[in-house]
Amino acid sequence: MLTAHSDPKVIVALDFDDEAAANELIAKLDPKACRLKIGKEMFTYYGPDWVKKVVALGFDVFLDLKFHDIPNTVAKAVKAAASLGVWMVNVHASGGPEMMKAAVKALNESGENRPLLTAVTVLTSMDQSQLDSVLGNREINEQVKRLALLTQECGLDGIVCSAQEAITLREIVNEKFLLVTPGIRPAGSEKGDQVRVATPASAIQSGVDYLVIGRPITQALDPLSSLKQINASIEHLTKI
Ligand SMILES: O=C(O)c1cc(=O)[nH]c(=O)n1[C@@H]1O[C@H](COP(=O)(O)O)[C@@H](O)[C@H]1O
Repeated sequence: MLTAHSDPKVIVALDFDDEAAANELIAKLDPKACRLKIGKEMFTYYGPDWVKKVVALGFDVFLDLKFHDIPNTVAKAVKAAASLGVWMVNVHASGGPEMMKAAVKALNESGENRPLLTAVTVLTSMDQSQLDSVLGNREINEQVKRLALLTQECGLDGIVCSAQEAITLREIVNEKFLLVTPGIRPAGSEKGDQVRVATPASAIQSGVDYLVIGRPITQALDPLSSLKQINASIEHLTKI
């Protein structure tokens, strides 16, 4: 039996180039045990109709297209995303306050089943030297804090950040402001291109709301068992 409760913390990142492989995994999963994330790769291959099919199976779907464009374009894009019935959509916080406010306004006008809106702060694949090459001398924690506060001021529901920043962020954002963290690696698993990583348990202990986990589950020999182990490792730490 899967560890299952009404507010699953794990969001499984479906990063596949093959619809059949993704569907095979989804068929093994239970909406009570995990949420699902559909990102740029699968959306580009399989499109909105496939997203709607996954939503129709009863899963909360995070449509991770990380919009980053002028306010008018992003407002229309999040409205389009909301029409698919997804649970969460995201933008890049570095698109700025006008872009984020336009996205919030568009979603507020999109009706009752408004998806949650989060903003990516600093990608979990970036280390200090990569950030320096983009922004010059700005410390990662400072940049994440700055974008977190900006995102909150603009009225979004939360941010995407690394769990390594969560303790500091929890001290400065509202209690209900969501912290969604990719870069989650159970002990012993490959980091791949992720740099700012944390284990599922340490992320939850740091005050994270949702864990985005792709390869440690999708590339495991037994994905279901991997998800089960992760859920078991955090079950005692979460409010059910
Ligand atoms: O917005 C995201 O979901 C995201 C933001 C970020 O900073 N880092 C990050 O890895 N992601 C996504 O989270 C997933 C992580 O996958 P794994 O590294 O395989 O666990 C990928 O689908 C990324 O696109």
